[in-house]
Amino acid sequence: MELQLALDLVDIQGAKEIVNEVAAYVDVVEIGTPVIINEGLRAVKELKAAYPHVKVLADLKIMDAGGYEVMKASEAGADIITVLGVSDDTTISGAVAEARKQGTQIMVDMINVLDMAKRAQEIDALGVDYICVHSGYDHQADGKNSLEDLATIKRVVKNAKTAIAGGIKLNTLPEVLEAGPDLVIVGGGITGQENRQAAAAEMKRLVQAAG
Ligand SMILES: O=C(CO)[C@H](O)[C@H](O)COP(=O)(O)O
Repeated sequence: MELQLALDLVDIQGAKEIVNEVAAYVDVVEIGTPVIINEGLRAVKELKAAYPHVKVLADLKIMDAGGYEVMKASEAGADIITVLGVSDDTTISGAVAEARKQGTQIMVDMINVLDMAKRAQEIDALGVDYICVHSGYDHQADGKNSLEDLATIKRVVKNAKTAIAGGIKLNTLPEVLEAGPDLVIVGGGITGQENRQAAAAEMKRLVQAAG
């Protein structure tokens, strides 16, 4: 099981400062959608240049033009790029084909997918690398989490790795780990803590202990 740090509410300098503190405890660093909206793919490029050994995920949440956008993110240095599960199969297939060419990986974000079991099965057959259940900020505000969705996709996904994101904190991490995802994604549960290094270290310890 692996731990991904999501950086959403920072600029490039702020992102670098957090990675300096916690790089030893995370397996993947996500450049979040708001950062890419504010700073462009330059944020991915600068982070990868500063930390060449860190695996970087570009959270583009691609909805169209999968091949082209994956090409641009891969050229900027992203190792993993996100595509939305609600997008058309041709968008996801185009993203996968381009990622194979570039030597990068595709994570499909299942935010707002209505029939989770059916869509996860379809997307798994398209050859993506990760399928991620996700309670976005707006859903979190309504008190939702994705544990049930994780159980659903784990029943039907045969090839892709499974991931979970959305509002995970130290106190909720144990029940998330019990559900057995391959990758746990944490933003505010690390970046919003007074002692970010201690939070990341403890989360990494729990994730490693879970297997
Ligand atoms: O993609 C995102 C929001 O759309 C976030 O990166 C994801 O939800 C993880 O952050 P947090 O743990 O703060 O919810």
